[in-house]
Amino acid sequence: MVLNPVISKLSGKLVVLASSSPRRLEILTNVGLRFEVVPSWFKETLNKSLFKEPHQYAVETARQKALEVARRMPFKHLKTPDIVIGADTIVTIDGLILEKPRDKQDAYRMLSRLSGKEHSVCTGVAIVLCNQQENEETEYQTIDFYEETRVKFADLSETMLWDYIDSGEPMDKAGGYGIQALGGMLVEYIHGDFLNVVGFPLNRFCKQLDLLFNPELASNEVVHTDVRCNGSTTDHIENPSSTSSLSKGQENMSAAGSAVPPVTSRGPMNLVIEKVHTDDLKRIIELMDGFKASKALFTASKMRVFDLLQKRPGLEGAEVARGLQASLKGTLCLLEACVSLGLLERKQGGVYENSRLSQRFLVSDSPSSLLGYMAHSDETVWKLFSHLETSVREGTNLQAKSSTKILYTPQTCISPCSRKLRFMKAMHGIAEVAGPAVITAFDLSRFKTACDLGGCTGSMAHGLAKAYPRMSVTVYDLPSVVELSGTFCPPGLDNRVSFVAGDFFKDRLPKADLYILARILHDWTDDKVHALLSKISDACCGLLVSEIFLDRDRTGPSQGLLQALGLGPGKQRSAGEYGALLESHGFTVSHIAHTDSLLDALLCIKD
Ligand SMILES: C[S@@+](CC[C@H](N)C(=O)[O-])C[C@H]1O[C@@H](n2cnc3c(N)ncnc32)[C@H](O)[C@@H]1O
Repeated sequence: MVLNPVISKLSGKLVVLASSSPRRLEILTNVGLRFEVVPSWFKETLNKSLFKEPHQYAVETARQKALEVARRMPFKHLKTPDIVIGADTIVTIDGLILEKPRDKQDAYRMLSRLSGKEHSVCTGVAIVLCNQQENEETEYQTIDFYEETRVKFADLSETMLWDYIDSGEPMDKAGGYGIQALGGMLVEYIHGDFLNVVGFPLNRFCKQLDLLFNPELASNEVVHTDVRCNGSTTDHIENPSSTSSLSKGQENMSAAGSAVPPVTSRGPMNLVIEKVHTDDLKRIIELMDGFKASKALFTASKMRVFDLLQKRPGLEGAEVARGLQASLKGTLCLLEACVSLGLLERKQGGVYENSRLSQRFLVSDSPSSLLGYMAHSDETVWKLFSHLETSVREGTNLQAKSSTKILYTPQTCISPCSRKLRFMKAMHGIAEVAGPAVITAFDLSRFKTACDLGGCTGSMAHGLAKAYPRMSVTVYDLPSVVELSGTFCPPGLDNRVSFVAGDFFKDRLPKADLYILARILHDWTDDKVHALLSKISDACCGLLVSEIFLDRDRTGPSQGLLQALGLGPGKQRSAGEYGALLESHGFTVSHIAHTDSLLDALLCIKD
């Protein structure tokens, strides 16, 4: 029996599901739809940062999956489908898109991020209608939409997490869980379509088919419907942030922000080979050009392009050039590059505005400004990395031979005040952005006193004092750093935060219930870490270590492994390696949190 008359309207048509997901297959089979399954070869590698909203990414991926199958079938399967259905499900939390986990460690990171919180599950769906023209060309019309469901996870203990991961269920599922099976036990409640979380929003799909086959029902409420045709030799893929319709034979605009290179419709083999090549080629060029993108970002930040456009949004290129006192030609090139990188937007009339990204991170007075870190990366890290080959060949650390140092020690801290301040601003920027997730990763309210060792500008300490109103925090750092820390104190300074100057290897450490070591241990060898931990273990009963934790098999995250290339004598470690170091000093690891916010955290307690 078919309840929805539209499903029966599809009988006699060649309907294809461009997905190998057994869950989608089951949902559509259960409602009596007859279809063939042709899994798409489209790789899910669209650049997420190019999409303003996560659902646009899911919709574009669904569209590319369906179009790839629609174009391939006439050549590979020697038949042209009538309808191809593509879908892509993503899980988003705090603006971050989670797809299928790469491995168990990745699944762990995803699930611990979802633990105890509400997240969104969004499925983008594309229905491609293939109309064969008299001239043998096929015209493709795409109707797409998305459905969003909110899901709340229960608090998950470490044991539950690993038991679930070890069940194998998370591996082929967006967000690392399947609500229809064991994963259902992790869910406290959902708001919205359950089947959407499983992988296909059946109800919305049927409504959409209704509108398609009964156009008189269509109203203005129809979600995001656009028409794409490939009548000419190139098929246009639009800028994903735009919702405008496309016309036949429109010029390819992929360079202006499209996430996908153009696909030509020359022939079957060309099509396949070209697709594989373009994906790989794109990735390799992206990596090769990484330094150009960084340098464009550093230069625009240093020249205060984003501050100017924050104060005066909607300037033309010439006005920006005047404001920066720079050449028109150079400014225009820089502005255009920034638009292509998603740092600026070019609005109607060719005027420029900051993007969401630059408003948040690249404007001096934003609370999450990373301008200090940008200057440090440009002036210090960039220079260090020019010696990478020597360091790799000789096995010396990058900082050993260079006069440039990232690591601040009592010896290097005699450097000029301006460099010291630049370093402190860099540390401050990251601590402001990543600190809140670290501070709130665990309930620290039982600790009444804390000491942030190497606490630099006191950013983390002020965050702690704010989050835990009964806690007093001491920031301990080198005298030359403490001397300059006043510059960074927030207005209305909390008298529960105080600064102590000293050398944590040589001097006596203050007693505190909780010690914080944020971005300290990676700078030191195991010997030095042991020396420090033995002093700390006498001074506290709890210790919070915050670092980028490497995966157990050291295959990621690349942010940590790239940082390792530039380290002084220290080394990047996994949570397990930190745990072993800590346990040898009488600490027991109680919780580990992968915050996905630059820094992970580990809380351990003294036995
Ligand atoms: C990488 S920074 C981390 C800053 C801060 N914890 C954060 O996460 O933003 C290292 C800090 O340790 C401090 N430091 C290095 N050696 C030290 C020593 N021997 N005694 C006290 N502080 C030291 C540095 O001055 C610097 O502020």
